[in-house]
Amino acid sequence: MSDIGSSPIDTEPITLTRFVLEEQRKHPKATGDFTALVNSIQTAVKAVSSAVRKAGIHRLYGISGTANISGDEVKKLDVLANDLFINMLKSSYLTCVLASEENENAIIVETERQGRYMVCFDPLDGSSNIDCLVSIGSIFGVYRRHEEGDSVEQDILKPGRQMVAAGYALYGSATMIVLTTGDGVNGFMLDPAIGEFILTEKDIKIKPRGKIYSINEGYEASWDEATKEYVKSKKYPTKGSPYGARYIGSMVADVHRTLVYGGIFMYPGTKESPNGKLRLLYEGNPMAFIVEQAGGMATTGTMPILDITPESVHQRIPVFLGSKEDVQDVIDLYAKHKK
Ligand SMILES: O=P(O)(O)OC[C@H]1O[C@](O)(COP(=O)(O)O)[C@@H](O)[C@@H]1O
Ligand SMILES: [Mg+2]
Ligand SMILES: [Mg+2]
Repeated sequence: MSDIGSSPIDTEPITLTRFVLEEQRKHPKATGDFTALVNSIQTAVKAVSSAVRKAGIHRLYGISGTANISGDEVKKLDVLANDLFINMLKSSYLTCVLASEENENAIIVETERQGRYMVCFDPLDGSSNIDCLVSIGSIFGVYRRHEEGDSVEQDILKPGRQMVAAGYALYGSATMIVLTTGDGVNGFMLDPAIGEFILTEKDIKIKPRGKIYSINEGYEASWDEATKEYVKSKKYPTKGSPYGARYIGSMVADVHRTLVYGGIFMYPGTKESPNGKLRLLYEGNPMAFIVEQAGGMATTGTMPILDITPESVHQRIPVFLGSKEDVQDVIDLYAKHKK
């Protein structure tokens, strides 16, 4: 006998747009601008997702490098993702300053298209994983421009604590947007059949302690003493069993796993690069906001990432983030080694 009609189909899926709209309606002064801004980010993510899915398939037909088989120019995926983000954000008429990993200077939106939001983004994160078909992502942090600094460009150099929203898109076995607007963290999975992001992970909370550490161990020889001691304590614990090790090399994928399974993700400073590799504005800050909102912690080892006042658009910072107790262990070791 057919079951049609009796299955518990959710006839009222909560789309990302509806979710943000309903959140915004709680604020009496909301104008609808923020909802529209999230919509333009969603569109950029959908377009990048579609390009990412095609990128692997294109290799089947020998389309690679800068020209395809017809001789047409093919944009590199990170360049394409950057163009898509810039285009969608500018044409929303809601942004005034943009900072992208791919642009040397902050981008000032033309006066006639300016709005009051500022967005920092990494259009394609984990780009070294593109060619081997491993998960990659996009990261974004949103600020509202209140006062005017010395220059519009300088206004984007705000501590992460002032962000009004942050999120990432993960192009994994499915495409998912994880978003915070400062009131918890929620995950929305893209249903390709209808082209909508649907709320699937409500109020994501990170475990207080995990069982996984994540770091590029190839650089161990140049780590500082605190990081060396921390990783050693997880591999060779004096009691209990060792932590598992996982490292994908795409920050979005490594952070997403940390959010879902718990544990710690680390990119410390090294002797050669005392501030590590990751960028404050569009990698460290948005991820720190999300992790804190999920009940975790994000530190440089000596201070919360969100409290840093940025000095430049592409500033780097050491990153330790994840389960509260795991991150606290790192902070304690930094304090011990400083003495
Ligand atoms: O290869 P490494 O040194 O471990 O670096 C990995 C890190 O570099 C990054 O790929 C940098 O991001 P981009 O791909 O946006 O440059 C992070 O996603 C990742 O955490
Ligand atoms: Mg990146
Ligand atoms: Mg990038």
